[in-house]
Amino acid sequence: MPEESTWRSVFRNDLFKGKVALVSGGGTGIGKSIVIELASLGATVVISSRNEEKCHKAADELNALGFSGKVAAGPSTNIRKEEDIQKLISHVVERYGALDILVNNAGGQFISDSADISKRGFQAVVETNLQGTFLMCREAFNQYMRDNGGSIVNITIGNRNGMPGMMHSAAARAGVENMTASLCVEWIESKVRINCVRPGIIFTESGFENYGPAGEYFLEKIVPSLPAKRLGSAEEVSSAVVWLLCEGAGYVTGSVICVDGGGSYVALPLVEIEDKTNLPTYGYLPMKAKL
Ligand SMILES: CCCCCCCCCCC/C=C/C(=O)SCCNC(=O)CCNC(=O)[C@H](O)C(C)(C)COP(=O)(O)OP(=O)(O)OC[C@H]1O[C@@H](n2cnc3c(N)ncnc32)[C@H](O)[C@@H]1OP(=O)(O)O
Ligand SMILES: NC(=O)C1=CN([C@@H]2O[C@H](COP(=O)(O)OP(=O)(O)OC[C@H]3O[C@@H](n4cnc5c(N)ncnc54)[C@H](OP(=O)(O)O)[C@@H]3O)[C@@H](O)[C@H]2O)C=CC1
Repeated sequence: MPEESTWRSVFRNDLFKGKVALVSGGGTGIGKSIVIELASLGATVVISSRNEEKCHKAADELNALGFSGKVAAGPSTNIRKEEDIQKLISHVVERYGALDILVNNAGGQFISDSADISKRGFQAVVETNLQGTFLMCREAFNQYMRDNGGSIVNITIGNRNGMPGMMHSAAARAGVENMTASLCVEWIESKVRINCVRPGIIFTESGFENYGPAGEYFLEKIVPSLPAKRLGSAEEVSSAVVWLLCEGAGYVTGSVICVDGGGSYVALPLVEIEDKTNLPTYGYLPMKAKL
C-alpha cells in the first residue's frame, strides 16, 4: 500500500499532459486526491471552493510536491450562486485558454431526520448538490465544451437504498445521476462525455469532522455491515474518476461507477430502528416471524 506522502497515481504519467481541468472542492478530501492524480499526470488543475484561502494553501502545498502539471486556486466560488459559477468558468477559460476536464466534487449536507429538515435546509442541500452541479455543467458546456469537447465527472453519493438520515442529499445526488443520463445524450454531438462516480463511505478528515459524533457511529455500526469491512480511501475514488476522464474510457458516457466496497448491495444500519417497531400485519403470521 502506498504511503500518503508518496502516493501519486496508477496511470501513465503523461496521461493528461496539456489538458486544463477544474475540480470544485479540490482543496480538501476526495477533491484533493483527484487534483493530485490529475496534476501528477500532467494537467493544469484549477481548484475552487467557498474558502479561497484554503484553496491557495492547498495549491502551494501540492505544487511543492513537484508534479509535471500545475495546481492553481480559482476565485472564491459558492456553487449555490449562479454568478460565482459564471465568473469561475470564465476565469479558467480566459486565463488557461481551455476547460477540457470538469470534476464536480464540491458538495455536502447535514445529518437530520427528514421530519426535522426545514424548507430552507432542504433547499440549501438541493441547491448545493443538484442545482450547483447543473450550473457548473451548463456553464462549462456553454463557455467552452460545446465547441471543443470535454469530459465531466460528477461525484454523487450512495443512494441506491435512499439514505435515511441524509435524505435530502441522496435525493439531490440521484437527481445528478439522472441529469447525467440526459446530458450524455444531448452533448454527445459536441464530443462531451459525462459520467458519475458514486462513493460509499470514504474516510476524509474534513468529511468526518463535519459529522462529529456521527462519524464514530459510522465506524462502530456501519463498518461491520459493509461487505468490504472497511471504509474506502479518497485514492480509491480518485482513480475511478481519472479512468472515466481519460481517453481509454472513450465509449463510456452516462454511466455511474460505485466505489463503495459493495455497500450498495446490503442494508446499512444508517439509522437505528427500535426493536419494538412492527408494521401492522394483514393476514396471518406466526409469532416466530416477528421480533
Ligand atoms: C447516524 C446518521 C447516519 C447518516 C447517514 C450516513 C451515511 C454516510 C455516507 C455518506 C457520507 C458523506 C460524507 C460527505 O458528504 S463528506 C462532505 C461533508 N462536508 C459537508 O457536508 C460540508 C458542506 N455542507 C454544508 O455546507 C451544509 O450542510 C449546507 C449544504 C446545508 C449549507 O449550509 P449553510 O450553513 O451554508 O446553509 P445556510 O446558512 O444557507 O442555511 C440554510 C438552511 O440549512 C439549515 N442547516 C444548515 N446546517 C444545518 C444542520 N447541521 N442541521 C440542521 N439544519 C441545518 C439552516 O438551519 C437553514 O435553514 P433555516 O433557515 O430553516 O434554519
Ligand atoms: N466522504 C464520504 O464518505 C463521501 C463523500 N461524498 C461526496 O464527495 C464530495 C467530497 O467530499 P469529502 O472530500 O469527503 O468532503 P470535504 O468536506 O472535504 O469536501 C467538500 C468540498 O466541497 C466544498 N464545498 C462545499 N459546499 C460548497 C459550496 N456551496 N460551494 C463551493 N464549494 C463547496 C468544500 O469547500 P468549502 O467549504 O471551502 O466551500 C470542500 O472542499 C462531496 O460532494 C461529498 O458529499 C460522497 C459520498 C461519500
